[in-house]
Amino acid sequence: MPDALKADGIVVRFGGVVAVDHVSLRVADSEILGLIGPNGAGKTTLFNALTGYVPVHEGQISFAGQDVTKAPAYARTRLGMGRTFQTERPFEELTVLENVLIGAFLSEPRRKNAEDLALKQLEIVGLGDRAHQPAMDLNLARRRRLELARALALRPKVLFLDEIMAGLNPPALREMIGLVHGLKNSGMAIVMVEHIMEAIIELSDHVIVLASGARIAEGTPQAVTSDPQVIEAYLGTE
Ligand SMILES: Nc1ncnc2c1ncn2[C@@H]1O[C@H](COP(=O)(O)OP(=O)(O)OP(=O)(O)O)[C@@H](O)[C@H]1O
Repeated sequence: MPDALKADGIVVRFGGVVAVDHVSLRVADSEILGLIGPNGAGKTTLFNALTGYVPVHEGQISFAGQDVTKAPAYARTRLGMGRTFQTERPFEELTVLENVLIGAFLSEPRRKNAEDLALKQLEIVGLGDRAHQPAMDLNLARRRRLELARALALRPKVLFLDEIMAGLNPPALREMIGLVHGLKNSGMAIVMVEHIMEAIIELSDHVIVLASGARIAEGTPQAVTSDPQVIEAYLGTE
């Protein structure tokens, strides 16, 4: 199966700081790639580089066989790269449905079709019965699911999840893990930045470990979590 997303030799610098240092990765359909690493390792920067939110200084990114290295974020979104953001701040004055409609209109310009698409995504994430509530009434776990529904309304081929499990209590975490698992089974390629190891271990087919911008390990979740270099990278920062 061809890679849905392929990045080679990605370098991102902020002044003198090399935030991402020659990192390469691949993810195919129905596959989850986990990105882990201690604070400041470069995960968010790599994520932003892949999705077009920060420019890359070196390297190449291709999506479904097309070079998108220089494409702006909105163009990547239109091509099928959907992402969540770390913020749990939806448009609070809007309803839950209206929040998802913002994404849905990008793939379905007609209001009726966009609304059907948005409602379908809300059903998928378990917020169907809250469609007409103000988004500000949602608790953290539901805000996370709303964020996921917004990204899904773009009908992504590759879905980028930015710490979507952070701060969830155990039942909400189990639910979110189940949801992401379902998306993978439906054929989506997923790239996931996550600190919650339970989620990484259960969901990832492949894990890349970053430290100081560079890839220090990669492999199955079991292999990387028992790698002494990885253990040291984590313990060394605490
Ligand atoms: N906009 C920026 N300007 C300058 N330096 C930045 C910027 N964004 C990130 N950095 C630096 O780049 C490095 C990587 O940061 P990044 O946020 O990507 O790490 P991270 O692995 O996502 O960390 P965390 O787990 O804490 O979110 C850090 O040294 C950080 O200080």
